Amino acid sequence: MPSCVVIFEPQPREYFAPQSAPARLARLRDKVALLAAEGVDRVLCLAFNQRLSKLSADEFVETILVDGLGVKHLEVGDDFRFGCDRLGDFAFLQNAGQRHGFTVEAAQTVELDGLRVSSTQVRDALAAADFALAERLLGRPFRIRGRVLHGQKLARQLGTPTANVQLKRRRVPLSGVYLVSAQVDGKVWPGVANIGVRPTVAGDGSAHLEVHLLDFAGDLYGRRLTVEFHHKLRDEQRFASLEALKSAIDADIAAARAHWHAQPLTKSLK
Ligand SMILES: Cc1cc2nc3c(=O)[nH]c(=O)nc-3n(C[C@H](O)[C@H](O)[C@H](O)COP(=O)(O)O)c2cc1C
Ligand SMILES: Nc1ncnc2c1ncn2[C@@H]1O[C@H](COP(=O)(O)OP(=O)(O)O)[C@@H](O)[C@H]1O
Repeated sequence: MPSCVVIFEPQPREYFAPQSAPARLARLRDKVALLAAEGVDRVLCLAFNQRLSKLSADEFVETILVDGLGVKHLEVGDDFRFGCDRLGDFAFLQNAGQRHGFTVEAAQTVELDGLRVSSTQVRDALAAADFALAERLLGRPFRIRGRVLHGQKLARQLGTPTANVQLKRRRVPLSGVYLVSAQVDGKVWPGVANIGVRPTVAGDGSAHLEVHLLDFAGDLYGRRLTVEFHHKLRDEQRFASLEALKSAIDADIAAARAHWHAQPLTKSLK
């Protein structure tokens, strides 16, 4: 029997309360690739819209699980709530399973050192710049992938070209200046990155990821960059002038050079 993971896009919290919804840890395409690598046969991505949000728990089970998927066995968190006004719960699903002929089982909680592994834990680890813990919780290093877009062409004046990685309008779980490594076209480069709203140059308030690769020269526009975070250098700051920003970036690059000189990049990205 093929396995199928059912996900929502956007996530219900993003639909109901976009301002307070938590930051995403992965893009949809990364999520699908990670599930495929775990041996999942199919992913059903349901568009979470007004119509879906109005389905009753019964309608959800009948139209999506029974008629749509022909579910035989359902694995779900025991605290999962679904259907209009969150009226469907684990007991409801067990009951529906008896009526429609499928079995229901609670997914086991995965723990690490007594800690429940969850997206919230990963976000907390990232916010605390504990990348080793984030990696243990995720089972892989935390990475952000995206295409290199054209920016405001300011960085060249600042003396530091920075590849502007497309985040679309994603909310990101990190903010500040970091030591990073970045993979492009199968090669890994040590670098330094700023992720945030760039208060000094007053952008539109949306998050940007700007990566400067040490010892790289060339054109990256349109290429896909995979950025891996290693260590936080400082918080993002609002500087009084572009000169002050330039000195801070120069100091960040010096710190990054010292770090990568002491600890050369050996581990290549998968
Ligand atoms: C290492 C590094 C640190 C940065 N730190 C800050 C910062 O603290 N505050 C800020 O407003 N912008 C910071 N920036 C972002 C710059 O404002 C941004 O790279 C610059 O605006 C260039 O934009 P552009 O590529 O769109 O031309 C930093 C950039 C880098 C590469
Ligand atoms: N060492 C480097 N690190 C990052 N980008 C570089 C580097 N060397 C050249 N580039 C190129 O410079 C571009 C960034 O220059 P920048 O002046 O910041 O322009 P933009 O405002 O369009 O981002 C990158 O997208 C890439 O094509």
